[in-house]
Amino acid sequence: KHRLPLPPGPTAIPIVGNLIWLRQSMSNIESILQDLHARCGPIVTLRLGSRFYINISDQYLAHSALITHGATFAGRPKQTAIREILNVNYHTISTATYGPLWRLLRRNLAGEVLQPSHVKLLSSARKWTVDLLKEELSCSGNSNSKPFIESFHLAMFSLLVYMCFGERLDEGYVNAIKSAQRDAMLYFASKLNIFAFMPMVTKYLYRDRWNKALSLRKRQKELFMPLIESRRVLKTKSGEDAKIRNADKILEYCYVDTLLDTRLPNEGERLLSADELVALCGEFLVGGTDTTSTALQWIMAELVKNQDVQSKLWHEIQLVLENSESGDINEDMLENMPYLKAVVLEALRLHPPTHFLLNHAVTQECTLGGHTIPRSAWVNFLMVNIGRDEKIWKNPTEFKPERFLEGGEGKGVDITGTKEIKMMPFGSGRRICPGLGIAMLHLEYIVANMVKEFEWRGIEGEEVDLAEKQEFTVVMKKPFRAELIPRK
Ligand code: HEM
Repeated sequence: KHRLPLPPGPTAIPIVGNLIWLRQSMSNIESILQDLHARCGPIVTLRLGSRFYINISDQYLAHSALITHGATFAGRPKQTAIREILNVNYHTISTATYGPLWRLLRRNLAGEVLQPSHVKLLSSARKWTVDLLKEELSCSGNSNSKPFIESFHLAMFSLLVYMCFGERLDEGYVNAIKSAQRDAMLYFASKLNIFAFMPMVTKYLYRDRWNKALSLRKRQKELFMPLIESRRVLKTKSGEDAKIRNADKILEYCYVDTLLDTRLPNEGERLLSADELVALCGEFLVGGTDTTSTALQWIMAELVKNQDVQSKLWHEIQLVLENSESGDINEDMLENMPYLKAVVLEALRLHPPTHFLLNHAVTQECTLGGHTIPRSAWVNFLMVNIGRDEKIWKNPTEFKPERFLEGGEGKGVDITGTKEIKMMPFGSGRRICPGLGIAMLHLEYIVANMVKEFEWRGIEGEEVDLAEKQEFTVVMKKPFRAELIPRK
């Protein structure tokens, strides 16, 4: 019995209704929710068995939930299928319950490898990535080449693998990790929903799916463990042997090093298990690769479609290059490039790489917008609607970076949403993406270099089609093609 009503939603059809819902793919779920929001308003409820799933699509309700009642909405649902397949009992940042373990793991990522002074140490790795990308695009940047998203994805993967395992791997190994990781994530995201409902029964009915998920997981482990072990060995070496770390392909410090040092105070100071190390590395790679390469795809597609925007950006690049002795764009120059920042923000507003946040769970019953949110309800946010809301943004479907400059409605926007939520491609509040800073750096640095190196022109008679497709992120349904003309 609840004091206030639950948010509105369709009547649940017991069992059958739930199964129909759980069998849906993410793209279907988005269109079902868009339809429900249009009919029922900015907060809606769906019932999955005894569980409530609440979805929010409005800036004020999102702010109230994620900031005002931040601690209550900072939980994560217990997804038993994922726990069993990963065998890590929610010991990753994105799945951990809101509490000491989550704080420890998150602080380890944000306060170590993503901490600004450590990020600076990796500038040579980013330069190497941009050089790789330039080379790849110089060879294949014409109309017959493979889609750009693949080049962006490989570049981001190479960089994140380097930051994670501290080793510059050859393309074959990176590709093997990339496909193991993507296959697993796509499969987990689309096929495991069903096990949220009566797991003992569905595990039996859908045992092929279960076994496939386990084998994908095994493949990841086989690829990651040798890299983790070689880092463990390297850590034990000292003196002369340690010089090996300075060799061209080995970083002195990487994410795995910090994980190998992590002890769990509430579990007898034990070290992380092999499964936990693999899951945390997987989370790091997934968090930083698909999201960033998808954002790059949308940014470059909009620059091809909007040649006037690309010309203004090129003009800004030329201005900063006037003071550059090397003729290269380095990371310090990004601070003096407001138009570049506006281009990146505008793309994240209009095309956030994910349309939802990760599922949240409330830690206790509470009220929101005149409704009861029951304890343990799953809550998510259709945040793409906020970035495209015409009450916040003028002509929201237009790609107009100027809105983030002086006089524009987005000038000084707080992308963390702490003061006010006008867009939240990285989420907001306690669970906000810890990679926000490095993701913005990667996007600005790569876009500036790509436009400095090439003029990106549309292909005669071929429109850049902005239709969307849900994969692990929301990518272009028809990957864009362009003609790349070297600037020199
Ligand atoms: C353009 C790039 C990126 C975008 C758009 C993005 C977006 C997001 C979003 C929407 C969330 C969910 C927030 C929530 O549930 O409230 C998230 C969480 C997360 N992201 Fe990112 N992300 C990006 C890059 C990165 C990078 C580079 C890393 C790490 C190297 C990373 C690591 C994580 C982690 C660990 C979480 C879970 C946080 C938690 O549960 O406390 N992300 N990200």
